[in-house]
Formats: sequence, structure tokens, C-alpha cells
Amino acid sequence: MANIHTPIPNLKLNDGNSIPMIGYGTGTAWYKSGDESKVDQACIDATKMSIGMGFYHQDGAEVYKTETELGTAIKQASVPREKLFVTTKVISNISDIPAALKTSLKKLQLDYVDLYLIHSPFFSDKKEEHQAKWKQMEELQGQGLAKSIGVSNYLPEHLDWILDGCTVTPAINQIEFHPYLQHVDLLKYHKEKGIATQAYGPLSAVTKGAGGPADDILNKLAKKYAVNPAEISLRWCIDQDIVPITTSSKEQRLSDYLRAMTFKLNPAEIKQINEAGSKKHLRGFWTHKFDENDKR
Ligand SMILES: NC(=O)C1=CN([C@@H]2O[C@H](COP(=O)(O)OP(=O)(O)OC[C@H]3O[C@@H](n4cnc5c(N)ncnc54)[C@H](O)[C@@H]3O)[C@@H](O)[C@H]2O)C=CC1
Ligand SMILES: O=CCc1c[nH]c2ccccc12
Repeated sequence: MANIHTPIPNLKLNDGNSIPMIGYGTGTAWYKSGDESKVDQACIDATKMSIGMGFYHQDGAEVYKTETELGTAIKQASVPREKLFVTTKVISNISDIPAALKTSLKKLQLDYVDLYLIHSPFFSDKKEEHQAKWKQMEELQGQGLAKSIGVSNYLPEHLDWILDGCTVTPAINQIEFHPYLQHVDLLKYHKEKGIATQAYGPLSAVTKGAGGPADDILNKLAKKYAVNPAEISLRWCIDQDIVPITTSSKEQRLSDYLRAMTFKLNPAEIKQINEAGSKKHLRGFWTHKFDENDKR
């Protein structure tokens, strides 16, 4: 069983900070559609378990309404703060980013987050507003409240707005990324500008896209490396320097995910997954915001 002793590599960001190359998400499986003040003990327990197993990189967001649970799990896990990498994101309270971060920090019971992200670009279609919001993000980083700052769900046109005149280039863009959503042009853009990529929904080809054209190659490689197709999907991200964010409430599944740290795909295998995956398009998140004809 892979466990806390399974070393997790780091990726160096453009600001000199380092991020562990797999994250545990407190969104999809855990977000509350209702009352935020109703504490979800199952979320605390699963998140604490993930930290205990070595998932020191934790991904939250104000919109998930689970920052209190994440903060409690962190506290109860008793791992030194400097060993953790904690992300949260702003979107509901984008009108006042400094206040939003302070509220998040209170819920998280932290003095700073390792990464603060603007959760999506869809709050405005005006370049000037994006630039003004990014300036506030830079100020929060300057105050030490966020060690790294970045964005999520941005496309090249949104990043262009920010990069025009920014002082700090976003460290990360967190996007939906899996064999059926490969974002080839966006990844090229990230590489040119020194922006790291985080992948949410990395298991989508195995979960939502099961039965698709990548099944055969994912199954074949799973057999070769004696893991599950999920771990091939995670490794496919890592071997492209992309940081996957996954989740589960099950110890066995989390342990299985960590096996992605125990082997490497070769370039030919990555290419085979890319080729098979490019035969299908699947977007699972923010579908109401992205143009349905946009296959990027
Ligand atoms: N920035 C953004 O807009 C977004 C960020 N996120 C972040 O990413 C995190 C992970 O996102 P997910 O889509 O949940 O990631 P994921 O694609 O890794 O899926 C994880 C889910 O797959 C299930 N699973 C694993 N193996 C399976 C199998 N063999 N068969 C069936 N189901 C299986 C797990 O139980 C879990 O519920 C979220 O919790 C959140 O923190 C997620 C969506 C949007
Ligand atoms: O971050 C993931 C997708 C997302 C966007 N808004 C919400 C609200 C609640 C849960 C997930 C999400």
C-alpha cells in the first residue's frame, strides 16, 4: 500500500516557491449546496486522513463552503504549517478580494495561504477590471497573506489582459485537464510565459468519460505498471509537469493514487494517451460559462 512514506515530488513555481505534485480537493465531493455553517464531519475526517497519508497539498475555495472543514482537518492533523501547501480561491466575493481572503484565512485558521487563486475569469469581460483585480492579488502577496498567486479557468485571452502591465506573473492557472480536454494551445502559452498548470478533474477519462477512446491505452498501461487507469491518468499529468488535484473519501483509493509516484510514463506512452484522448472532447465543469462550441 502506498502511504505517507511515498515521496511526492515538487514543482518549482515562477516565484521561487514549490508545490507538491499532487493535491487533495475539498470541492467536488465535498462542497455544500446549502448552509455553510452546518459542519460536515465526513469532510473533516476524509481531509484529515488525506493529510495523514501525505497529501500535504490541499485545495479549497470559498465557493465550496468547506474552508472551515479544511481548517479543522489541518489543525487536527498536526502537521507543521510549513510542510503544508494550502490553496484557496475567490469568486463569490470578488468585489472585495482583500476582505474575501481575510474571511477565508479565518475559516482556515491560518495566517497565510500558499496559493490564492481567482477562481474564474467569468466575473467580467473587461480587461481593466481584470487588471484591477490582479493588482489586489499582487498586494495580498506583498503583504505575505498569499505566498503565491494565480488564476483558474483562464484562457489565453484572459491571461493576456493580466500580463499586460502586471508586476507579478500568475504562478499557476488551475484548469480542467484530462485526456479528453488537453488544452494544447493554453499549455503552450503557459510554457512560454512561465505559468505552471494545475489539473482539476484529472480522472475524468476514467470516471465521466469511461467507455471512450482512451480506455484501451489507459487499461494497457495500467496492466504494464500494475496500477489502476486512474493512476495512469495522474501520472500522465505529472510527467507533463502538470499538478493533478484529485479527491476521494476512501483510504484505499487515496493510497492507490499515491502509486502514481512510483513509476514514470515514457514519452511514447504519453503520446499514445494524447492521440487516443484527442478523439473525444469532454468538459465537466463551468459548462454554463464556456461557449459550447469552444473545444479548447
Ligand atoms: N478550479 C476549479 O474550477 C475546479 C477545481 N476543482 C478542484 O479539483 C478537485 C478534484 O476534482 P475532481 O473532478 O473531483 O477530480 P477527479 O477527476 O480526480 O475525480 C475524483 C473523483 O473520482 C472518483 N473516482 C476515483 N476513481 C474512480 C473510479 N475508478 N471509478 C469511479 N470513480 C472514481 C473519486 O471517488 C472522486 O469522487 C476538487 O475537489 C476541487 O478541489 C474541481 C473542479 C473545478
Ligand atoms: O471549482 C469547481 C467548480 C465549482 C464552481 N463553482 C462551484 C460551487 C460549488 C462547488 C463547485 C464549484
